[in-house]
Amino acid sequence: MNLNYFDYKYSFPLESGESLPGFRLAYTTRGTLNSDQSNVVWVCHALTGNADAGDWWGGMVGPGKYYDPERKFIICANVIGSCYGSTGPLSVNPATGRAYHHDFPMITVRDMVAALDLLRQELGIEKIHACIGGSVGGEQALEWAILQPNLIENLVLIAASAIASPWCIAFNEAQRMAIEADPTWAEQRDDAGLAGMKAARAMAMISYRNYDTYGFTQALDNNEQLDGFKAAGYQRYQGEKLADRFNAFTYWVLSKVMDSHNVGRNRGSILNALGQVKARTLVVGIRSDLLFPPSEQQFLARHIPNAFYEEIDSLYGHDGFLIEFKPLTGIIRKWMASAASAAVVPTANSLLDSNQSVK
Ligand SMILES: CC(=O)SCCNC(=O)CCNC(=O)[C@H](O)C(C)(C)COP(=O)(O)OP(=O)(O)OC[C@H]1O[C@@H](n2cnc3c(N)ncnc32)[C@H](O)[C@@H]1OP(=O)(O)O
Ligand SMILES: N[C@@H](CCO)C(=O)O
Repeated sequence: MNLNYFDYKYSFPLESGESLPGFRLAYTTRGTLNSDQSNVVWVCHALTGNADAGDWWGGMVGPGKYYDPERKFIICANVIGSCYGSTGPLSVNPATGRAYHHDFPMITVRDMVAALDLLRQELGIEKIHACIGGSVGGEQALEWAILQPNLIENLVLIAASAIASPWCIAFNEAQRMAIEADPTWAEQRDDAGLAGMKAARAMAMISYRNYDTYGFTQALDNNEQLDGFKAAGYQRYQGEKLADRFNAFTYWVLSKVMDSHNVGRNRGSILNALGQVKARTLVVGIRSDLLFPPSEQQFLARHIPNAFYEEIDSLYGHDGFLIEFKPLTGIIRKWMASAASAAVVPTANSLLDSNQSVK
């Protein structure tokens, strides 16, 4: 695996109307690029992921895995706004000589993709054989396929959506309220709001998992227990675990990225935007996903022109995309092996279909 940095040294306009005075992207590559560039796999990471797909997606990327560097040239970049080597709120703002902290501008999935595309151009890559992502990673892959319809040949969207649901935004706002409630949040230091972020992550875990996940993994120790429940310890542990590798500013900015996701923005409608995708598309839903429920992926599959829909079971809900390597590999392998077959999409209508306000 090679870890590299791409420095873009020009003003980078953002959807919000603000701009960044340039940016850095940390990215990794695995394998060797073919002479005809036919083996490019671009992996887009989710909320708290990093550029090393072989680390956080080890069951999908690596020697002997479906995305094997022996055959594929696999790229993954840490998105702008994050904290794993790319420009984000803890980076130094050249205008002040201090970290951006609260002043980091609002960014969107489209901004992330615009930055990824500048990296692609820098690398001289003219086509992407497969672009894949789960959750916010899937949103990036989808935006890219809309922004550049001839770039991506095969698009794999897992546990992703066309637009952030009010439910998802509500979860994120509750988490930001937890950060705001931390008295250190107003301070100009890298660890400001960290206790709030721990609480935020604990809230988020409830949306990433579900009733059964907790029931199976955090069952009571005995019938006599009054306190000290495993589920409570787990919530606290997950907050601590994230605090060891993340910060509240980045968490805040990326949760806002999730909220603003809407492929229909400035494109007339969501259906119009999805209709622009030319890539052969596989959409995968996770039956137990509470945060991005399968109805959202079914909606994508119904309205992306050449899309195929599959669903997997997982004890882990939304986080299943980070864990269920075997079914994901099986589905992707089968779909890639099939010729460009006729689109098979579910017929049931979802809330999104009937909600005219989002079309
Ligand atoms: C630099 C980096 O680390 S890059 C970041 C890598 N992560 C990403 O890219 C983001 C995506 N990854 C994730 O979100 C997660 O890692 C997932 C979803 C893949 C897996 O989640 P995990 O938290 O590892 O799994 P799970 O929910 O089973 O929790 C297991 C952990 O909780 C601990 N735990 C379980 N039950 C309890 C409990 N009752 N009380 C306290 N701790 C508990 C386990 O000991 C284990 O700890 P460990 O992670 O230190 O080994
Ligand atoms: N567990 C995932 C959830 C968001 O998809 C993450 O931390 O990135």
